[in-house]
Amino acid sequence: MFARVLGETTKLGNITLPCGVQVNIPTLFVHRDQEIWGNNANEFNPERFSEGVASSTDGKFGYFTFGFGPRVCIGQNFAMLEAKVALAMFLQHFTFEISPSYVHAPYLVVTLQAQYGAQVILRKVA
Ligand code: HEM
Repeated sequence: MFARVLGETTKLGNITLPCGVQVNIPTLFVHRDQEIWGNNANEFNPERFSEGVASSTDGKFGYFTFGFGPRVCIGQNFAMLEAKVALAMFLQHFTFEISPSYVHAPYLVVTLQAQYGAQVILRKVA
């Protein structure tokens, strides 16, 4: 959820919002919006990004995990690089599969989390 306080009276679609109003942008809902992502918006489907974000949203603006505009995350490139290096190192040494005990129960506490944890079975690559 992003929060912004309007510095001036602002027109948002058909609505005119006065200066000083706080606008909250619910990332979770935008990232699950079927008008942007299609009927399978709620499915975990990393393949949707295989041709880049723009083609998965039909060019609509609907993906901002690191924010956007002048206050976009300054650690974005670092975080992406770090995640890729960590994942590559991990996959060099382990295979993994989701445990049968895993219960899919995402819930939101600042970030989206697995309510009962994400149990994974690791196997060392020989
Ligand atoms: C997966 C990792 C990360 C995610 C998802 C993330 C997400 C975000 C988001 C959404 C914002 C914008 C908040 C807003 O507009 O209200 C933000 C801002 C920021 N992030 Fe990150 N971030 C990540 C990693 C990092 C790292 C590694 C650093 C520093 C090394 C960092 C430093 C910052 C800073 C300083 C801001 C404030 C920028 C400003 O207000 O001008 N972030 N981040």
